[in-house]
Formats: sequence, structure tokens, C-alpha cells
Amino acid sequence: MRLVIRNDYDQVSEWVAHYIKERINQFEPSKDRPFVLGLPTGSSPLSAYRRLAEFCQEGKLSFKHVITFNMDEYVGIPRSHKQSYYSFMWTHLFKNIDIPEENINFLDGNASDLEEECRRYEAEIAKYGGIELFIGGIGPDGHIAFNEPGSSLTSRTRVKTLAYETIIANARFFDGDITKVPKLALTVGVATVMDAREVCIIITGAHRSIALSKCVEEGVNHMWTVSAIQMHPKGLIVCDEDATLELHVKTVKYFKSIEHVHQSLIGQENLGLQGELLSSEKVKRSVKLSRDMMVRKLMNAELSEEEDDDIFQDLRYTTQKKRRLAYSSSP
Ligand SMILES: N[C@@H]1[C@@H](O)[C@H](O)[C@@H](COP(=O)(O)O)O[C@@H]1O
Repeated sequence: MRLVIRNDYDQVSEWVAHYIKERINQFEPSKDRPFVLGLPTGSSPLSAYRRLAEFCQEGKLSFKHVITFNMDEYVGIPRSHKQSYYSFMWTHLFKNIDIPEENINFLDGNASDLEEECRRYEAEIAKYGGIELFIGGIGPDGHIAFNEPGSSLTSRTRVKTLAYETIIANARFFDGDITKVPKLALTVGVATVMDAREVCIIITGAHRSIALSKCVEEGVNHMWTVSAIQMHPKGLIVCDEDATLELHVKTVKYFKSIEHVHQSLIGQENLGLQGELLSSEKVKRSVKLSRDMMVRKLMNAELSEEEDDDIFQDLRYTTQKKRRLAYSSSP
């Protein structure tokens, strides 16, 4: 698992928006091979959605061949209700990007047969070959989508009763009145999220710091359903400094150092061997040597046996170092 720590909510949002953009662009989606994206609602992804819309308006990203599946929806409030997740997504993302309406998938919290609706949703996801990237947020009790504490970690899309803590947390969207918050919701299961080929969870704010520590420093546990991400081969959490309050200093330093190396590798790729790796004198020397060697080879100059040896040693050192760094940076 990879843990990316940024200073604050804005930086987290910026990072996540860039990440989504890069993933979609690298995938080069087409009509026959669309990019399938799982999405959350809530304040956590809000600013990232704004940024994605900007990328779209600037021509840096297109959702034309992106299929979306939202994580969850309240039961029993009309889609037109300001607090339905349907309205939320249209207001904050879909109306601002170039996604065709038919590419957008929601659970219908007003379906006459809710269980059938959940089965339909799972089948629809399967029809597209599964989800490529699932973005998520969490509640303060570590729930992902509406998979409240105690949810099975192998759960699929289903009807859920909301935990009292979630009802209180979400009352802010219903005039602060907990009686107005729906008590039931449709939600993808923990396993539905974890089936995605990649999972990226946004965790910000001190009120989520215990959940983050449970998820990162303790074991996989159904009482903190987000902790299932530990079992995911490509799990990523992006959090802010406030959310790290309950983590050990050692944990924070560890993940920051991994990120540092990861960034230097990316920098090295992008800048043609000019990342922080070059701070090592030995690596600097080997790069210079290999450059010299290439120039001389190009000029057909003969290299002495000694020079050949030296260059070989240094190149081997650089390669080994690169390899070690690449390993330690995988999530
Ligand atoms: N079902 C949603 C979750 O999907 C969301 O992650 C959580 C946190 O929302 P926010 O980001 O607004 O704090 O709220 C709700 O419970």
C-alpha cells in the first residue's frame, strides 16, 4: 500500500485530480475500451472534482470514453433532492465535464426492488470488465462507501442501515437535523471496491485520524472497513497532515521517505537522469562516464580495457541502485 501525505486538503485534492487525469490519459480510452472509474460523493473529493473540470475545460482531459459508477445512494429521497448523491455528482462534476450521460451509472435508491437493483449494479460493473480505478472517501469511523463498521469485507452491493455516527456526520447536509437523514442506503460492498484494479482513498482532517491509524498501523478489521485496502495489490491512500495526527512519527517518516524516493525516480524518468539520485557523487560520476563513453563510441574512439572496466562497474552500480529504488517504491 502506498500512503501519500500532503500538507492540506487543497494539496491532497490537487494530487488526486492529477492522478486521475494521468491514469485516464495513460490508459488512452476509446469507445471500445473505455476507462471505468468508481467515484464517491462527499466533501473529500469535492475540490478534486473542481480541478478535474478545469482540466477538461483546458483540454487536458476528456471523459468522453470514461464510464463512471458511483459508490452509493440514499434510499427513499428523490434524485432531484439537493442531498441525493445523484444531484451532488451532477452539480459538482458531471455538468462540468464532457461525459456522455449514458456513461454515468448510479444506484437507484427508489427502485421498487432494492435487492434486484443491487444485483443489476454488480452485473453492470462486470459487463464493463470491472472497475479500473476506484476513488473513495471515508467516514470518521473508517467506513468506505456505506460499509459501516462490522460490514463483511467480502460484501457486494446491497442495502445497508446507516450507523448512528454516520447519520450524525451527514446531518450537516440535512439542515443539521438528524431526523431528515435517510436511515437506509444502497452501497457497493467492500469487495466491490477492492475488486477494482486500483483503489485510491482520500483521507483528510483530524476527525479521520484514528481511522487512518487503524487502517495503516493495525490489522485488517471489519470494524474499520477501509482497512481492507491492506489486502489490495494496488492500494493508495492520499491524506493530509491533519489526518496523520494519530500515526506514529515513525510511520509518517517511513511513508514520506518512500514517497521521496518514488518522486526522485519519476523525476529521473522525466528529466533524463536528473532527479535527486544524482546527489550521490558515485552516481554522478557514472552518469558522466557513460555519457563520455557514448560520445566516444559515437566518434568511434577506442576505449582502453581499463576504461571499459571502469565504465562497466559504474553502470552496474547505477543499475543496481535504480533497481533497489524501484522495488522499494512499489505500493
Ligand atoms: N457514504 C458516504 C461516503 O462515501 C463518504 O466517504 C463519507 C465521507 O464524506 P465526507 O467526505 O463528506 O466527509 O460520507 C458518506 O458516509
